Amino acid sequence: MSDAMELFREIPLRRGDRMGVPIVETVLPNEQERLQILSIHSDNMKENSFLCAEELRLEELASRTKNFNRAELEALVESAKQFAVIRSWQNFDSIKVTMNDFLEALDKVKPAFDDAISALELFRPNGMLDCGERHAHVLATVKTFAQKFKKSERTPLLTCLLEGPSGSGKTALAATIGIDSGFPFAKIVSAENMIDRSEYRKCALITKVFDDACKSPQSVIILDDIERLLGYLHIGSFSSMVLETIIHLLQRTPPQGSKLLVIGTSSITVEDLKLMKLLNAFNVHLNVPALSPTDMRQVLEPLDVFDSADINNAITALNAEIPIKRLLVMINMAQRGGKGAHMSKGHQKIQLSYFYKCLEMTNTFSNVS
Ligand SMILES: Nc1ncnc2c1ncn2[C@@H]1O[C@H](COP(=O)(O)OP(=O)(O)OP(=O)(O)O)[C@@H](O)[C@H]1O
Repeated sequence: MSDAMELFREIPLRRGDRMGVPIVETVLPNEQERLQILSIHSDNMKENSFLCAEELRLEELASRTKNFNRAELEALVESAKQFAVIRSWQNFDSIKVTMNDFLEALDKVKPAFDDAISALELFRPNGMLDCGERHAHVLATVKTFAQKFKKSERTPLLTCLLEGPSGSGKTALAATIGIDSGFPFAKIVSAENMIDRSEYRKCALITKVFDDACKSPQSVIILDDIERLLGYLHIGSFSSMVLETIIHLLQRTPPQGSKLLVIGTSSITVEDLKLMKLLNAFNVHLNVPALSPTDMRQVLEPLDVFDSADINNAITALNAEIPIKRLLVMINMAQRGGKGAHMSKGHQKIQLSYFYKCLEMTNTFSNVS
């Protein structure tokens, strides 16, 4: 007789911690490895006569479990067993796990890695527009570092600071690098998670993220808006306890078998970052600039929100340098007003006169126009 209680053993998923992003502790197996793991489990089930062997399509399951780690594959198997038990509740003698039980389990068990990626996706809600050569250079440089770092056997820690004016797109770039890195542990440390926390508590929370990351072979941590983590108002007015903690963590070598990529973002000036000894705490720093007129064109042309005859005037009317965030806000505002109430891409264009009005209202009008 099948032991129903044995089948019903639960394997809890390791789900989110205080920072709201899940912890993933192992390297993600590839499709072949997933097939092997699932085969081992199905063999065990066959031995115990729990499996409806003819029906199970292991290759299909291996291909549909991208981003599942080993523990999550086990959780999937356990969940399929639970579905089989529930289905057979009137006759526990003949419990058989079928492909259908696995398909139901796939709806229930989700890989934590997907949650981690979704958490990063929230920081680039509009996707990534081409912001010109200088942004592309920053992205390509850090991505190359990350890929080399991933392969290197000698470097356990790489830290990179993206500095530049507020709204220039630093967090969106950092999130993109985190997503594309493919590191199974990815987490953003941001001030939003720390509102009303004491200095001591902030330090403990930040340290915990680094400690958790060290349990994974490959991790990426984004320290977002460092000035907000520090409560920075100006040089001389910030939490030195949080600063010391961050500097210490940026220099703490992860344990053997663990690799950590840290990407910081900050709008503090390079001079102040130097004075705070924060600039040198990172291995590299790159500037994420506001958009130049050439960059603005790069953004505006594909968006197709202006008549081509108006684009030059629109760019001339903008300040010589404008962060991507501000440009997007201006476009959004102008799209909602003017003669035609709402417009969608490719249909009605922004009225230049209304665009000027928006710039005036928000003090974004170029001094030279
Ligand atoms: N390449 C891009 N394509 C589309 N939208 C972008 C791009 N870069 C940034 N944005 C958007 O601009 C806004 C500001 O970006 P982000 O938060 O990354 O800037 P930031 O430099 O980190 O700002 P802050 O210094 O204020 O934290 C966000 O809404 C973001 O989605």
